[in-house]
Parts: sequence; structure tokens; C-alpha cells
Amino acid sequence: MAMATTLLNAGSVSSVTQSSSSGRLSSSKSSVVGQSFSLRPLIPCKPRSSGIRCVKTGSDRKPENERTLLDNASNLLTNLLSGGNMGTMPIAEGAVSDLFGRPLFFALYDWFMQHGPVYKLAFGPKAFVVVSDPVVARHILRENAFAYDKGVLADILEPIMGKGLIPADLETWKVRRRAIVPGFHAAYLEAMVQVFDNCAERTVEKFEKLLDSAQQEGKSEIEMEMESEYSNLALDIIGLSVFNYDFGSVTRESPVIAAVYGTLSEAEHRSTFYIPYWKFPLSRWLVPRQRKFHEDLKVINDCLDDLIKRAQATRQETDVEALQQRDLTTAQDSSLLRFLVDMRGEDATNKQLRDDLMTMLIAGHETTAAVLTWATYYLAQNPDMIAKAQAEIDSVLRGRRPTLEDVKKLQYVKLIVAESLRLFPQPPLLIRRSLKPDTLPGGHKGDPNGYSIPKGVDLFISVYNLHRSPYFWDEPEKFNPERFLKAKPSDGIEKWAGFDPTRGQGALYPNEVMADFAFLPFGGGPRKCVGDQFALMESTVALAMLLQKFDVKLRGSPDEVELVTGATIHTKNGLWCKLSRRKSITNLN
Ligand code: HEM
Repeated sequence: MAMATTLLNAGSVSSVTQSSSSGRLSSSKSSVVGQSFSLRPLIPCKPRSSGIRCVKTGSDRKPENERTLLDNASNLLTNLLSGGNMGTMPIAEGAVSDLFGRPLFFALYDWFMQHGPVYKLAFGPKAFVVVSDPVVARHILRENAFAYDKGVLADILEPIMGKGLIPADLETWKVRRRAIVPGFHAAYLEAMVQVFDNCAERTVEKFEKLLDSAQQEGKSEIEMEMESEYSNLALDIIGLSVFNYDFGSVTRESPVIAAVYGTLSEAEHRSTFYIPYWKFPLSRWLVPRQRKFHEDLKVINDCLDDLIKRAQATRQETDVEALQQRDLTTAQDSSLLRFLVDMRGEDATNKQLRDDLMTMLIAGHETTAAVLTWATYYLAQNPDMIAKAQAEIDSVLRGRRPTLEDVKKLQYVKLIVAESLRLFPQPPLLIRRSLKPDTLPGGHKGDPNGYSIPKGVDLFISVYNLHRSPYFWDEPEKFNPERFLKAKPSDGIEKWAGFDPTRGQGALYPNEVMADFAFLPFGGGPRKCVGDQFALMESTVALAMLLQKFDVKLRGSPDEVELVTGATIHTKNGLWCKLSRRKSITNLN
């Protein structure tokens, strides 16, 4: 368990742009991956230099005699474990020390290139199966979803989220998922666009005030740390939309905000620490960060309990259909909590409601902030993309704030959001543990019948690998929002973007169905994110409102932006940008 926890983030700082290791691809490996796709209508392309950044690979890799005792012990265990009942599954031969000093998912990518789309990674006494194949991902997430649970992730999150959807046991999950999913109905999303507008407006106003002050000093730009700004913005949005609480974090500080950040930081720390220290008896009283964590948790729980009681005191019993048909845009409180409390049906306990709210607070906050951060990271290096987005924003919004109908029309901005999620999926790995023996889809070289997975195996579905796979994406490292517009190639398989918009059935954003699980920004199957449309719209509105008013560029060079991972991929020292008022507004006449 401790090892698994460590694996979530074994030393995690790295520059966003690093040297390529893709020269290590061999033709036999490409056929391994290619064959796995004979099961589906996707066209495998020949892997080419991807420019993927992996630190210690190829000539960088340490010579054998420099490997540590730990590495050798690990390799021995790897060999022992290879005789296990996972058959001929390739084993990652990388040294354990390769994992340190860079995010785990970089190493997992290297091994994907070396060993193919399903391999076993031995780490200490435990083996993990790493999956970078859409067919296998689809099997685990959708076709045989209930043969797996969240494994180590649930262990880490349960003390914070209780029986919220992410760590919940299957029985609880079924009941709560049925109650929560209808809450994200069309009328709710429409009302939420106004909440997104109001919150983004606060950020715009804050920047405008700062620019006014700068102007008085003769400056035309301000330096802003955008990751924190997005974090505040996303917190305000999640508070208002999920439980009708205004954190107001864009403009002020409060004990509740401090407690939320403290709790988020503890969740992050737990996902990156070797030992599950929080499980030690007395740790709560002896370890200062544990004491602080429990104090923070109490502040948030008290706040949520109070909000739940208030919502119950004003309960208006209704049913899902009536709520869905109502216009919520003028309602005093159109939050998800209101929906959960008012809805007819099985009453949840107050503790369960609190767990649900806490889960959505954590699941919906950092993730969205990270999407906006990485979108800005790329836009700030591409003034032509900013200009294109601004032309679209001007023509759709004509100076207004976005409505739901506008969001639908902001095609290019939506693709920017999707492309940011492709390059930086949040989280980069989906974690599962097998609850019973299973057989993965076969078709790989060496496993025509599919690998056997015994009960109790931990699996990582590497969304990062899938999203940057040179087998499915043309120039996978390149930020190219318009790649999603390309259907199957007319000029040869190498140009195919791994994506078929005709399978979308009216979807507003690229999704896993269109890409047949080669694009998985919100997971897939029954455990797919409940807030996917909410998050995509929120990100689109926030970007549109900021680009409507400002130009942005990086303060330093892109290489200076270091990344760290926990549950999400974020920057080590913030995303420092220079913001100025827009130079050119598109002439709409
Ligand atoms: C860009 C923002 C977001 C991203 C990238 C994201 C991503 C994901 C992913 C990948 C999963 C599946 C995890 C797995 O299969 O192990 C998930 C689950 C979940 N997400 Fe999101 N999410 C985002 C925003 C939100 C928001 C805004 C909410 C709620 C308001 C939310 C609530 C949830 C919940 C409750 C689950 C668990 C679903 C279940 O197990 O039934 N997420 N999210």
C-alpha cells in the first residue's frame, strides 16, 4: 500500500519541455501496438519521433554498473514476479531510481515505448500493470468496470471524502451516483453559466484594477501568477454551484478558504508520500500536519453541515423531472445541494450529503484550475492562437458575457480546452484494483488470448500515454487545438489524429466515444466524471472572458516552467505571465 502510494508520484519535479527519447522505438514494438488495434475501427499509424520529454533515457540512462542496490533488488523481484500468472506480459526493465527526480508518468511513457501498451512494473514487493492501450482501457473502465475498484486511491481519499462517489464502496456508489448525475441536468448547466460569468467577471475586474494602477505608473502590463488566480476562480465557482456558498476567494481570504487549501494540500501530500502515516494510531495528535489537517477538515465540515441544515430548513419537496424542466437562471439558489435536498426519493443522511459535497469540492476544483493553467501556458507562447480565439470571441459574444448558446458556438476556445486536457490530463493516471480475476483483451504480440489479471492487482491506466501516443496522434507533443476537427485522413494513416468527430452524436466537446478511448480526459464507463460538461463549460467561459479583455504572454521562457504532480499536474513555482489590455479588438462591422 505504501509503495503504491509512492508510485503515484515518485519524486515529481520536471521541466515541461525535455529532450526526446523516442529514438528508442523499435519496429517490433510498433507492431505490438498496431496489432492491439485490430479489434477496433481505429487506424494505427507508424510511430514517429514524438519529441516526448523523458529525462533519463537512451544515452542519458545510467550505465548498468552505476545502478543502485535498490535497482538490482527491484530487478530481481521483477524477474521473480514475472513467473506469476500474468503470463508473458512484458516487464518494465527500468531501474527504480529512474522513478526519482521526475514525475512518474514520464517514466511510464518511456516504458510504454519500450515494452508496448500493457506491461508490468515491479516496484519493491509489488507489481503494477500499466495500460496505455485504448481497447484495454475501455475494457477496464467500461466493459468490465465492476470487476475493478479505485484501490489505492480510495485508501487515500476515504479519510477526506468518506463515502463520496470517488472512494465509495460499490453499494453506496450505486445509490449516490443515481442521485447525483441527474443534478447536472440542462437547466442546471444553463444556470451555472451565469455563475461562471459572475465569478470570471471578478477575476477580470481584479486584473483591470491592477492594470489601471500600473498605467498610472506608466506601465502597460502586469505580472500575474495565473495558477493561483485560476485556483481562486475555480474555488469560487465550485462553492456557489455545488453548495451555494460564496468563498469570494478571488478578492479576499477567510478561514474556510485557508482550510480548503490546507485539506487539498493534504490530499495531494498523501498521494505522494511513501508511508500512509495518517493510518498510524495517535498520528492525529502527534504529527503536526495531521493535527492541522483535522482542524482544517473540521472547519470545512462545520461549514458544510451548516449549509446542509439551511438547505433542509427551506426544503421544497419536488421530483427530478419538475426540477429539470424549471428555469433555474433566476432562482436564488440553483446549487446541486438544493437539488439533492429537494429531490423526492431516498433521503441521504447528513453525513452522506457532506461526503458528496466534499468530494465534488475536491474533484472539481484543482482539476479545472489545472486545465486553465495549461491552456494559458500554451496560449501565452502562441500569439496567433490568442488572436484567433479573440476573433471568435468577438464575433460570438460581441462584447457580452457568454450564455449557454454562446458557449456552444465558441468552437475554437472549446478545442483549446480539449487540447490542454489532451496534453495535460487531470489526473494523468487512472487507478484501479482488480476485485476478481479478469482477462484483458488480447491481440498483442505474444498474448493472442489476452493477459490474465489475478484478483488484487493494481493497475494504472496511463491517460498521459494514451493522449501522447505517437500511434494515435499526429505530432502528439504539439499543441494543436484544431487536430480534433480532422476526421480520418485522406492522405495516409500518418496524418490521422486518432479521432472521429462523426461519432460524437452532437457532443459539445471531443470525448472518449469519438476517440474510442484514445482520448480519456474524464475517464469513461460508469465511473466517468459526473462534472465533465460543467468543467468544460466553466473553462470555456473563463478563458473566453479573459481573452475578451487581455493579451497574455509568459514572463520567462517556457523551459523555466517546472511541473509537479500529485492528483493533478501543476507547476512547481506558479505560472508567471505578463498581462496587458488587448491591443486589437476585432472590427465586427
Ligand atoms: C477539468 C476538470 C475535471 C477533470 C479533468 C475531471 C476528471 C475526472 C476523471 C478523469 C474522473 C474519473 C476518475 C476515475 O475513473 O478513476 C473523474 C471523476 C469524478 N469527477 Fe471529475 N473532473 C473534472 C471536474 C469535475 C467537477 C467540476 C466535478 C463536480 C462538480 C467533478 C466530480 C467528479 C466526481 C464526483 C467523480 C467520481 C465519479 C464516480 O466515481 O462515479 N469533476 N473526474
